[in-house]
Amino acid sequence: MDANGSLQIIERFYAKAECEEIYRRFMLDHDWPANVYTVGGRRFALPRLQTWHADSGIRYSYRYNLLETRPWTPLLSAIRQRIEVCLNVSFNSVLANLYRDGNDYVGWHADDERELGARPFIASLTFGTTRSFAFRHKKLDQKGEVFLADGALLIMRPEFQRDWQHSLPAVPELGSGRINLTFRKVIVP
Ligand SMILES: O=C(O)CCC(=O)C(=O)O
Ligand SMILES: [Fe+2]
Repeated sequence: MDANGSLQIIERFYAKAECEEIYRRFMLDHDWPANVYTVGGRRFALPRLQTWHADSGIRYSYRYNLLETRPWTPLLSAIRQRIEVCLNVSFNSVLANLYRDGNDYVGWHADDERELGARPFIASLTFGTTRSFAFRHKKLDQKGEVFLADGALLIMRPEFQRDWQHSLPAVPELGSGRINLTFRKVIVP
């Protein structure tokens, strides 16, 4: 438990051999798009590769609607089901991130968009290289970090998005990749 109990890690939610196979499938079969986007006529490069998958009918203006909504792949569906059964929750969408090496990162943010409702519960699964997941309080002078290893499931309770921001800092000397899946529930209006 960390961040006042709003974060919890289940290490080895997937065993090592499964992690290797899943990572391999994401690298071979997953259709990762280029990381260059045009917003309002200006081009910019996202410091990671991303895809967004959701049940039909689910719309989400993820940070200014960068991403097209894709259907669930068989692999993503199977992973979703395993997490749902284990945690007794339901998700209708997932954001998949590929950090190609230590130069890829995600900056400070909270996943507190309106579409996630007042109490967003997010489950975040890591495959590949261990990276530091940093968090800082929105108002108080408090910060911390946890290390997310291959197969670890990070549970972010609603209070975490309300009170804290998080980031995945760059580690320039790191040559290996990491995949992260954040399962979410978009509220249908
Ligand atoms: O890669 C991670 O562990 C965090 C990703 C994240 O914060 C996000 O996609 O919103
Ligand atoms: Fe996030």
